[in-house]
Amino acid sequence: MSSTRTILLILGFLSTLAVIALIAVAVTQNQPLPKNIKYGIVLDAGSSHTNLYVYEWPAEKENDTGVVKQVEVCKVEGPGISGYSHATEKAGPSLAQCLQQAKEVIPSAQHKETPVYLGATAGMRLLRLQNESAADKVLSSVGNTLRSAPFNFQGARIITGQEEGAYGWITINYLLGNFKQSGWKKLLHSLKSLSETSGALDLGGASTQITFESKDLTSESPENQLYFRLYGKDYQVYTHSFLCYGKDQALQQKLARDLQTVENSNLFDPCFHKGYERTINISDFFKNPCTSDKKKQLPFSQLYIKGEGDYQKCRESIQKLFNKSNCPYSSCSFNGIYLPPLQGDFGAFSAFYFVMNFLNLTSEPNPLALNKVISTIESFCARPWQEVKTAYHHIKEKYLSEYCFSGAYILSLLENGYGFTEDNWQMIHFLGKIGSSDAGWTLGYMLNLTNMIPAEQPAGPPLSHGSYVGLMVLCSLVLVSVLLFAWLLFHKPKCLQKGIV
Ligand SMILES: O=c1[nH]cnc2c1ncn2[C@@H]1O[C@H](COP(=O)(O)OP(=O)(O)O)[C@@H](O)[C@H]1O
Ligand SMILES: [Ca+2]
Repeated sequence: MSSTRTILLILGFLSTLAVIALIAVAVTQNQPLPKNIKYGIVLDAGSSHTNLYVYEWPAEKENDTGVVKQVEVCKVEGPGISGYSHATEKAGPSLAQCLQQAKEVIPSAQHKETPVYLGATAGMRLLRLQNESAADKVLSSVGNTLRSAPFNFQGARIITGQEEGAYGWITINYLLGNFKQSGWKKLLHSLKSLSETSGALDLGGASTQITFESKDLTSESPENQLYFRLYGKDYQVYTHSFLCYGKDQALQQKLARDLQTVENSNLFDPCFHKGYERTINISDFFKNPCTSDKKKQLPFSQLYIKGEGDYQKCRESIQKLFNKSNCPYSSCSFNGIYLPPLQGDFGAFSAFYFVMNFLNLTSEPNPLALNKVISTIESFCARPWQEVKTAYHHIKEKYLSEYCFSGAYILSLLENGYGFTEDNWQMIHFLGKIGSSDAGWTLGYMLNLTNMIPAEQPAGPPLSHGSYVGLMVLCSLVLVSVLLFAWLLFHKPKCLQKGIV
């Protein structure tokens, strides 16, 4: 009897030891290898300025969704590259300081293999329309600078409005994790026939983009249609980019209209604060492709703008920028451009976020009601300029003076332009960053050009490292408990014998 007990005791001890060894092996064997990090650089050459982004990701996981993250952003000093049309050779050198910063962030052993891309947006689209050879020279100047950096130069080009919309949509859905939804979330979405993805609203200085998954997208307007197959799923996406409808060019358009009826060189503008004054040079004003169709001979060369601070009047004058009179499709946004019914949530970023964030109107997770948003902008516009300037002395005057106009323009674009209402307003989420990465088109552009988003779901282990180790531990514990229980049951140690009949 006692010898069987000793044998069982030894067996129990050995199996416990085996289980411990098993766990130890599982933990150490499956420890991820030391991280092998890769890097990528994208320059967003916008109409108002250029930003350089550095991204990083673990090399062995590059096809997984959600692993790429932004580790650095550098704001290039001075204007956007389209602002160098009169000194094209200076466009490239303007990027030097940010390239230096990228060199410091990325380990030097990896410089040579790090791809660098430059994408220019609406500012350069406009310059190309106005002066193609200047646009070419600017691109070749920035190309030369990037080529002489120690990185792997992959091109400097003007991206299309369609690409800008598409890559913005890919960026935010990649960062929000919408391409790898769990089974139950997918089921819930399909039961409610909701979009699994979020739409993207991007407001720049010279253009604005709207992009969203549209299940009932008809083939009425093929140029607004995109098809993607990402991680094994098909997506049908609507996109449009409105050139001249970024907030800076929208203001130029509004002024061009105001100039049609002005009687002298003084213009009273309801979109600027009372007490604010600005002088505009007329000579260059109509050279811009966004205003050239309103060209008019005027008896003065300078225009003096004087603010009135009247939100309602401002909205009325902005509204005229959206021509809703003819629509050759089943439904339109404005200017005869097709727009299918709005669907799902929207992430609104870049200037949508900068402006709404300044006005404290981005409150998440509970978006504000539209009437609260309107009343906030209305009272901000009504504040005299001196008071605004004192209250926000740390903010650049160029931005500060235009938040009233920009707020009114954003509401007009969303309500009058796209047809958002009080009911679906709360589907719009104003976001600057998702995790550590800025919302914008650059990440999506790099993911696409480095083929980091596979069309099919990559075959990988069915369990993640954590779940695998967890499962091993759980099974081992169950095994130990069963053995212990069996031993107790068959050998009834003296201390327990009384209780068992
Ligand atoms: O802090 C800010 N406050 C307000 N507006 C900002 C701020 N930072 C950037 N912006 C604005 O955001 C817009 C960015 O547009 P961008 O330069 O990307 O042009 P694009 O996308 O049309 O080519 C510009 O109108 C710029 O003035
Ligand atoms: Ca932009």
